[in-house]
Amino acid sequence: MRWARRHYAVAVATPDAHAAAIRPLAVTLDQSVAVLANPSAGRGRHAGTFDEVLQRLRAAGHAVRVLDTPSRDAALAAAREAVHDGVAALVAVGGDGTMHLALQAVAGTSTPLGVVPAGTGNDFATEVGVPTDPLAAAAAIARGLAAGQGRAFDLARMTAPGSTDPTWFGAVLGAGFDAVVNERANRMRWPRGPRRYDVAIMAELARLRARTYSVTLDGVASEEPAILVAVGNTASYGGGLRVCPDADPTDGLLDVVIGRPMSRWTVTRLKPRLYAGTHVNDPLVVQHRAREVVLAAEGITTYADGERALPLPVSITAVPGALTLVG
Ligand SMILES: Nc1ncnc2c1ncn2[C@@H]1O[C@H](COP(=O)(O)OP(=O)(O)OP(=O)(O)O)[C@@H](O)[C@H]1O
Repeated sequence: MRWARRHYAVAVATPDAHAAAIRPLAVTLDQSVAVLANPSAGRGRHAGTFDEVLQRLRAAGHAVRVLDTPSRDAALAAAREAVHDGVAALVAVGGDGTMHLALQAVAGTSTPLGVVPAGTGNDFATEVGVPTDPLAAAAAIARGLAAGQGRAFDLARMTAPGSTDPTWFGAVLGAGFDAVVNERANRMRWPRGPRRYDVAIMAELARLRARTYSVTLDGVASEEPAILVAVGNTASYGGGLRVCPDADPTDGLLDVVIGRPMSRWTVTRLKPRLYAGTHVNDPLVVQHRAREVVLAAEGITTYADGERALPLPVSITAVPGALTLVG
């Protein structure tokens, strides 16, 4: 997902390494490692190294099984089945969307997730300190499995009212202008590629309007007129936009960043500052932190980890240590 292109390449803050707790892995060599791969992630630019990724993963001595994933639904079903079968780890090879799929299978289980960043954005991988090079990431997963050591991270668990069926996310939930842009871009047939997001941004900027959100933070409700509402377990989305710059996936809390009603000109002025996360210093941007966040507004479909998710209203809870990451 992209709601901004990267032509605003300003000095980018590198995330501080979050102090994740070490979690021992109960894996044995008779368990295989399941690989969930999205060959089209990153516009296929890492497809040529896939065999080498598998080779690096095998270094821990486990059999490596590539899941049959002809479609997104098939990928999710295969990942869930692999976790149910008791694999040593589920390894997601792709971008944030593939990682998001894998999270639905491993969240809240003892099965560790390995992330091999091969997408265009890889925001979650970056935030949890996974090596940016796919081969280095695969080697780190093998080392983690051999050492029997993972790292514990929080995840966000989102539900619709009256439902117990969770959607998990690891990075950021967009529920404002960003989500509206994604909806428009997804409806468009032309242009293709990142240009689609530029056109969608321009179209949505032209009709920019604040909505009234009902925001309930740990039981305390308020009405918030806003153009941007983002809920972060980690800081960034969209390929380095640090929308929730202080979010820490090890603090058991979610960061909520709200952009007050502002002009098109102010949005345009603030957008490049998202790369360094300094937009939160503007008086029109406020930050909160909470364990549970309930959001409601008319006409918004949320995007979680860049993927189309639930329509508002939703309830989101930080679940400490819901993810064991290996590598
Ligand atoms: N096996 C699969 N078959 C079909 N679609 C898949 C499969 N695996 C993942 N996807 C979907 O493909 C889309 C793009 O994947 P992904 O996000 O991993 O790559 P990307 O867009 O290049 O990376 P990023 O999101 O980091 O920019 C996502 O919506 C994801 O759910």
